[in-house]
Amino acid sequence: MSTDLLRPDVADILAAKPGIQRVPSPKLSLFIHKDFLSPEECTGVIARIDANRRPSTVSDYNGDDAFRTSETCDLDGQDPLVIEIRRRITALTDLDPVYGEPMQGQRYAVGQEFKGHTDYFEPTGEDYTKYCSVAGNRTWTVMIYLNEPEAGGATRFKAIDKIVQPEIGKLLAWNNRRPDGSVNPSTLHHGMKVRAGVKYVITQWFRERPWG
Ligand SMILES: O=C(O)CCC(=O)C(=O)O
Ligand SMILES: [Fe+2]
Repeated sequence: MSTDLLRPDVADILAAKPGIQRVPSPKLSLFIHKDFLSPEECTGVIARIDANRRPSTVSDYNGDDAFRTSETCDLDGQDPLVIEIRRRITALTDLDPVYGEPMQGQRYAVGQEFKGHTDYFEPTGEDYTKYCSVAGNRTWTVMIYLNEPEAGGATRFKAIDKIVQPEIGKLLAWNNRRPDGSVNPSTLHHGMKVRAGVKYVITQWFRERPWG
């Protein structure tokens, strides 16, 4: 038996936390926590993203060059602000930090988006071994909106008909797996086009096995 199965269920832990709201759906475990980060913390991360961004990439390229048009920043794991945010995320979820990927920031200018996708790697996809041979697939996604673009930029979960609006410091967390451990296609989500302003988020993914 994997020791993973002996850990308390992250969804139960999240559901019991003050400030957490569960999005009602039998199809996936999705949670929202407003004001998880302060506006000052968000401003600090935005400055780091602006200072160090590169074009975002995708796995299992599907021929659509406009599939993910944003920019990505690999946040510095030694930076005290990044360390503090990671500590708070792992305290909220009780996920072990050793399972965490390096934290990233994403930036979307007007017209940029991340079309409908899932965060797990397709177990049958050509990139699975490349991305998952060491740490395994992604388990939980934690995402935090750092600002509110003037228009657009919501995150749409099509399978459950839910649209989440960006708000400063608002955290989203969802389980990419079903209770039996298989990947959950109902986690399909779309970072919709920013129509005015700029959008910034943090993404923190967790894996089945230790990252490093
Ligand atoms: O920006 C968003 O709303 C979604 C981002 C996302 O899905 C991702 O980075 O995997
Ligand atoms: Fe995603």
